Amino acid sequence: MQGVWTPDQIRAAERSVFARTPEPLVMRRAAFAVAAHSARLLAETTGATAGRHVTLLVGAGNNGGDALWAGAELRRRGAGVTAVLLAPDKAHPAGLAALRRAGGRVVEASGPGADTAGIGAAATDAVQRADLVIDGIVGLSARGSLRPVAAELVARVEAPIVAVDLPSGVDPITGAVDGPAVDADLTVTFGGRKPCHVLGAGAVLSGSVVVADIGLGDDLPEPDLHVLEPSDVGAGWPVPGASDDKYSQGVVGVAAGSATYPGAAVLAAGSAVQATSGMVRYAGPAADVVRSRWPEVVATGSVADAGRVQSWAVGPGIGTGASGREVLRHVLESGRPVCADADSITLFAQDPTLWDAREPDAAVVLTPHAGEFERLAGEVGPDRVAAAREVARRDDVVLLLKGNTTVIAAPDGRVLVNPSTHAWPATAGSGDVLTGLIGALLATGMDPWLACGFAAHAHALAAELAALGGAGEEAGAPIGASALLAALPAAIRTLRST
Ligand SMILES: NC(=O)C1=CN([C@@H]2O[C@H](COP(=O)(O)OP(=O)(O)OC[C@H]3O[C@@H](n4cnc5c(N)ncnc54)[C@H](O)[C@@H]3O)[C@@H](O)[C@H]2O)[C@@H](O)CC1
Ligand SMILES: Nc1ncnc2c1ncn2[C@@H]1O[C@H](COP(=O)(O)OP(=O)(O)O)[C@@H](O)[C@H]1O
Ligand SMILES: [K+]
Repeated sequence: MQGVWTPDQIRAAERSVFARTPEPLVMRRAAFAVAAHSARLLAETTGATAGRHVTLLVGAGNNGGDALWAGAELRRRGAGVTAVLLAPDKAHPAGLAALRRAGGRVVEASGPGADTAGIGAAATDAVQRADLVIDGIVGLSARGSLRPVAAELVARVEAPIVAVDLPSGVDPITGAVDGPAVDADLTVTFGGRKPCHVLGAGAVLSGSVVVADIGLGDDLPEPDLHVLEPSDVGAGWPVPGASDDKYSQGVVGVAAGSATYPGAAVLAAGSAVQATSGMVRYAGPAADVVRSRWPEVVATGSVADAGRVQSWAVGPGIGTGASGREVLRHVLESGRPVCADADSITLFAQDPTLWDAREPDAAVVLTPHAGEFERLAGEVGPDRVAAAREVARRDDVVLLLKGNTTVIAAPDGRVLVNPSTHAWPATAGSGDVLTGLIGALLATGMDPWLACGFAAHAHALAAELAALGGAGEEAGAPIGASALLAALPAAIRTLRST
C-alpha cells in the first residue's frame, strides 16, 4: 500500500528534518532528483542531455528555488538552461545565484518586447525553443489556478514538462482545477505523494509520479490517504485453500433486481459468482432470470426464505417503494455485513428510521455516485475525500464514493483512493457489478474498507481489459456492463500474477 500525505503533514516532517539537516541542503537534494529525472527524460525523448535546451518556469517560492537549483545541475551536465522568472523580485536568491554561477541564462516573463499577452520576446523564445520545460511556478503553497502570464507561457510549451512537486494550477489538497493548469509528463515529488497526485484532475495532470527521498523517512506520520498497489490486491484476493468447501469461503446473499429490472440482479449475482469461489444466494423477483443465466446461484423469491448468508449485497433495481424498504430492513436486521447500493441509498435518504433496523456491530458499506451522495448529505463539492470521510463518520459506514477517482472512507477516518487512468466503467449497470463484488468479498470476512478497495481495483481493471479487447491493444472500444462482468476473471488473474 502506498501512503499519501497532506501538505501540512509534509511541512511538519520537513521542519523536523531541518533541525538535523540545513534547509538549503534539503532543497538541493530535492533539486538534484528533479535534475536527474529531467536528464533521463531528455535522453529518452531527444537522445542526449548535453547540448539540449531546458527552460525553467520559476515562481516566487521554494518551488521555483528547486527549479533553479535543478537548472544549475543540468547546466553542469551540458544542457543549455534558461530561467523565465514570473516574479523577478521574489525569485529564490540562492537558487538564482547558483544558476548564474553555472552559466544559466535568466530572463523575465514580462521582459522587453512584451506582446499583447504580456510575454517578453526572450521568454517566448525560451519556451518555444525548449526540449524540456521544468515547472517551478508553484508547489505546496499553491492557491488557485495559474495566473494569466504563467498560463500564457504554459500554453506556448510544446516540449515535455517535468513538474516540481506538483503540476502548478492544481489544488495540492483536492487535486481540483478551476482554471489553467500545467499538464505534466512527469512529476518529481519529495518525501511522499500528496493528495493532488491521486485525486481529481491532478491525478491525470501529474503524469507519472516519482517520489524522491529527501530524508523525511521516520518523521512522516501515518499517511492521510492510502492507495492499493495491484500486487496488494492480487496477494490478498481470496481463493480456495485445500481445506475449503463452498461454505467455509462465505456465502453472499444478493437482493437486487425486480420484474422491471431483472438485469441488475443478473449483473450483481454474476459478479458475486465470479469474485470468489464460495456460494451465492439470490433473493428477489428475478429468481428465474438469475437461475437461467447463473445456474450455480441458489435463487429464491424473497429475502425471508433465502437461507443463511455471511453478507448481503442489496439495492440495485429493488425500487424505492414499500417492498424495497422491507428488503433493506430485512438484510439490516440480519446482523451480517451489508453492501447497500443504488435504491438502498435512496431509501436511507428518504427514511432515516431505516438505520434503526441495523445491528450495531454489523458493517454497512454505502456505494453512492455523486447524485446518490447528494440525497444523503448534500452536494459532494470539490473536496471529495472530506465529503466521504464526513458521511462515513456520521453514519458509521464505509462510504465508497464513485467516480473517475473512487474514494473509500472508513468510519475511523482511514481513506483509500483508487485513481483511474481511464473511464471505461462509466456505463449503465457497472455499479451493479461493483455491488456484487463487494458483497462477495464481505462474505469472506475481509475488512469492509479493504474489500471496497479490492473491488474498486478489480472493477476498473476489468473494464480496461474489456475495452482493450485483449492484451497488447492500445485503443479501446466502448463496453457495456456485461463485457465488464465477463472480464472479471481476467482482471483477478492479472492482479494475482503481479
Ligand atoms: N521547505 C523546503 O525547504 C523544501 C521545500 N521544497 C519545495 O518548496 C515548495 C514549497 O515552497 P513554498 O512554501 O515557498 O511555496 P511555493 O513555491 O509553492 O509558492 C509560494 C509562492 O507562490 C505564490 N502563489 C501561490 N499560488 C499561486 C498561483 N496560483 N500563481 C502564482 N503564484 C502563486 C504565493 O503567493 C507565494 O509567493 C515545495 O512544493 C517544494 O517544491 C523542496 O525544496 C524540499 C524542501
Ligand atoms: N468517469 C469515470 N471514470 C472511471 N470510472 C467511472 C467513471 N464514472 C463512473 N465510474 C465507475 O463506474 C461505476 C458506475 O456505477 P453507477 O453510477 O452505480 O452505475 P449504474 O447504476 O448504472 O450501475 C462505478 O464503479 C464508478 O466508480
Ligand atoms: K510545480
